[in-house]
Amino acid sequence: MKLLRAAPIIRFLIPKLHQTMSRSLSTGVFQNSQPLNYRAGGRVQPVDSVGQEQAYEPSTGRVIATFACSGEKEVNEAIQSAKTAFKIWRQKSGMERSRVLLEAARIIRERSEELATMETINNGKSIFEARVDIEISWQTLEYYAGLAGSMAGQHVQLPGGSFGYTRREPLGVCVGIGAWNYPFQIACWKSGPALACGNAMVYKPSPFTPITVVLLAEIFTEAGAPPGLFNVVQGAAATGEFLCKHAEVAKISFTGSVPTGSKIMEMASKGIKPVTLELGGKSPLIIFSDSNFDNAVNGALMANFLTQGQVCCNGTRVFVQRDILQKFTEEVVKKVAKIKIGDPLLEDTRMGPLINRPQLEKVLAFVKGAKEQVSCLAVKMVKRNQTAAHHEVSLSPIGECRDDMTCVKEEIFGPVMSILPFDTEEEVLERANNTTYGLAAGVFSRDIQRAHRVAAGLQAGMCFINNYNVSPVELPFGGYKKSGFGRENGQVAIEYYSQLKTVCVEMGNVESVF
Ligand SMILES: NC(=O)C1=CN([C@@H]2O[C@H](COP(=O)(O)OP(=O)(O)OC[C@H]3O[C@@H](n4cnc5c(N)ncnc54)[C@H](O)[C@@H]3O)[C@@H](O)[C@H]2O)C=CC1
Ligand SMILES: C[N+](C)(C)CCCC(=O)O
Repeated sequence: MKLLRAAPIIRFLIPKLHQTMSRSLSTGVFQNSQPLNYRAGGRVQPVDSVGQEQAYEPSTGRVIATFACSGEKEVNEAIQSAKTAFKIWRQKSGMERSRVLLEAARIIRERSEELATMETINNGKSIFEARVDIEISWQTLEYYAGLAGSMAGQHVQLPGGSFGYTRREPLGVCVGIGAWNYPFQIACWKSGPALACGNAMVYKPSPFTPITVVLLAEIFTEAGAPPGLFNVVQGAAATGEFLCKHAEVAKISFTGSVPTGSKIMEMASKGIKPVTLELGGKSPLIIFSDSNFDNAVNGALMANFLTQGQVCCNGTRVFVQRDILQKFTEEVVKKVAKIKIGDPLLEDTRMGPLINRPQLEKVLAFVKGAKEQVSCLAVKMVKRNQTAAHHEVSLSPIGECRDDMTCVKEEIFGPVMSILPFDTEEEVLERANNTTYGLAAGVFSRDIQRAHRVAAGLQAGMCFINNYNVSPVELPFGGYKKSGFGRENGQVAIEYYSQLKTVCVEMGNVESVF
């Protein structure tokens, strides 16, 4: 009786607790004290390890978590845990799975401030952006909850009353390996369709951002997922390789760099496992002089400076038609100078620090190289917190680049925009496609025929017309060429997390040819 009375009070208190917690967290305070592995419905310490990693708060350079990298035994434990849950989950109807995903989406929405705060602390992106990421995350779970109930096969009539039908079945234990730039969102982009299709998942986040994915695991459990449905192992390349080589893994979905993607494909090929690869890019953004000028400038900023420029689909090669080049560059420079850089947890900050010192050094080396090759406009160099020296960010639109420059050819993964003049549509299309990547592309023009013609000619999986870097979950996302294959988001993602079984039914007698 007492318990029954207490229940509603506890439910009322939990969201309040989350709110208080998120408000009390400011930069320089959070310290992780809990295990970061998750299996069989709870946080656990790994049973073995291959070394140790530390995760930082980029804006202070403080270590916020020290954790063991999961070894082969722990990876196997997580996979066995997923297998146990898979046996239960695969039997559920689409509507039953849908309810769990909807409840998880509701909890994320309810705890969004706490989740966004943690994402900002561990990744360095502004709280403003982290809130958007969390919104996209729960929308992803809602979207796949909506599709779960209508996954169905076909019924086909055959001669003599016989017939066949197809069943869309889950694959089994799927592995997700994520990058550090969108830790929570990437985990939802992978787990949403995977779980909706009836699979279980073992997820490994980047060792730079181990924190929020475990909160997602707890949320799935709270939402009613069977223990083991979504597991987390922590670590770097060695842990990732144990996952990719495990015989009982049915599929690998990866987000990260091209060299690692290539290794993952190689490992998967040994076990004939399907892979989804969401890799890097050097995407073109083409701005014709007839475009709405303000929209084009804003589009170029959206294409380059979200998450401090650490975004795979960024439009970093900005081709501008020559007659508006000067005006465009001046306006970009003016707007960039106004971007508020600072403590990412402050409300008005729009850019925080880069993920870590090596990333910063890599970006600065590109900028230095570019300066040697061209007279460029390094607009804003900000040094914050000199002691930690971890989190300096430099914003550098580089004016009048050439296609053969290193900063124009290679993925920088930082806040660096290269501006390239062009004259004709034919010329710019050829130059835009002259890259081994093909993740995204954009075109700004008021001429609708030209905009669609150019979009059709661009060799990229995701093309934007008169906008850039919006990511509605309803639209498929993924690359051409070395940017990978397979698609995340949209209805089509279902095909990458399920397999088709054909059942052929005989209604007559067997006519043997023997
Ligand atoms: N396209 C994108 O979305 C991303 C691109 N990058 C680019 O890659 C560069 C390096 O960043 P990293 O985080 O080191 O990227 P990465 O591609 O090496 O790592 C991505 C994920 O793969 C895991 N991993 C690494 N080696 C593995 C292996 N052999 N087997 C299985 N899993 C493995 C990592 O632990 C991480 O979880 C960045 O500077 C950036 O230029 C980084 C992150 C995301
Ligand atoms: C959300 N969006 C479109 C800005 C980026 C997502 C892709 C990625 O970098 O992982």
